[in-house]
Amino acid sequence: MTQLAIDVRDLRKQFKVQNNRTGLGGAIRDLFKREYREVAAVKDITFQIPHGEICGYIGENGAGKSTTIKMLTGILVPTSGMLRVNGYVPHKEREKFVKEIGVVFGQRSQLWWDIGVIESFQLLRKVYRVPEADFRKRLDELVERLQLGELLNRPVRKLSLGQRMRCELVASLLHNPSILFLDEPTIGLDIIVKTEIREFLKEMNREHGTTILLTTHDLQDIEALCSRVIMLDDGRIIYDGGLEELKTRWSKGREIKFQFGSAISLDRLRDMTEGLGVTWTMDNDVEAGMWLPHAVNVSDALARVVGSSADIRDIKINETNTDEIVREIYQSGSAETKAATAAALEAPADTEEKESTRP
Ligand SMILES: Nc1ncnc2c1ncn2[C@@H]1O[C@H](COP(=O)(O)OP(=O)(O)OP(=O)(O)O)[C@@H](O)[C@H]1O
Repeated sequence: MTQLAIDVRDLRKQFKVQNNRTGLGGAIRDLFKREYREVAAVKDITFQIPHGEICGYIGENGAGKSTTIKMLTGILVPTSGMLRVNGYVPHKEREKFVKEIGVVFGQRSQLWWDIGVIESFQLLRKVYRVPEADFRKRLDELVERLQLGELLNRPVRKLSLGQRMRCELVASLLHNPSILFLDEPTIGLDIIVKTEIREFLKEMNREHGTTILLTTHDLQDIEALCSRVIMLDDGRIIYDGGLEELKTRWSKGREIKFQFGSAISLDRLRDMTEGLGVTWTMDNDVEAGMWLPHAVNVSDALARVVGSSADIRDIKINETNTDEIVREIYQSGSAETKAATAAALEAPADTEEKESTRP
């Protein structure tokens, strides 16, 4: 086994796209002389993924995620740079290479629409040249694990999306690949199927050491599965590191929501916490929010309010959530720049509570 599951250096992909001239005259001129321009979808990216890791690959629409996955799986040829997956150059050594990877594109099927699921699996067995005994053993395990028994004889077109996605996963794993590429595997699924798929992937990783590279717009997938996340923006990597580290660096604080038994004034709340460096906002005369930068200890702040004579009915602590953090990073276009200025600014970010009126 090679040292790295995925090794990418200065990888670039440019597409040649046609410039369409406007109007009828333009369309006629386009017929005779076409004009093209180059669009860079992936711009000299570098990252390495060791065996056994589950890595999230995220970015807004058009950031270049699918283009990267297509290069990593040998579907697209890179414009420049170096690329090795399990030691292979994907687009050059396709036949040997595809036996070691599994791929699921959430928006596309690798199963044949009109034939029974089991027949699709049999065809894939032949494509990957899996010995019949190995195939049977593997299939039995996967079918039992994902409870596909009664679906096997149905044509794919008659399956629900959730049922089809479970079949897609089995199809991608029949040949026992060591690396799995998943492009939006939970798109359009309900929370029950999403959870089932996440649990299954975690198990595959734990028990078989399967390396997983996953693109998704659902950050719950990342939270549930990935210790590492690579964030892409306009073809460039803007963050590569731990999910926890990303949250700590970017979450600028917490908010504590208080509900009081009787009306309380903003001035009184400010007096209670004087000198602590917290900010108060009133939602109405019995509900208030206290914003705490990271530097302020939660228990110190709570003690001030609890120790006062105020009649507290309820307390709720809100952390900045990952969706908000990631959205802010996308908007700023860089995890680095913002991280450097975040501590200095200590400006509160939105939290899970949308009704908050924090400044
Ligand atoms: N075959 C192609 N020809 C020309 N441009 C392309 C082609 N494929 C992708 N692009 C462009 O490359 C950029 C990156 O596209 P890509 O599909 O990799 O993004 P993505 O991050 O996967 O987005 P999404 O989340 O919407 O799937 C986009 O601007 C897209 O229009």
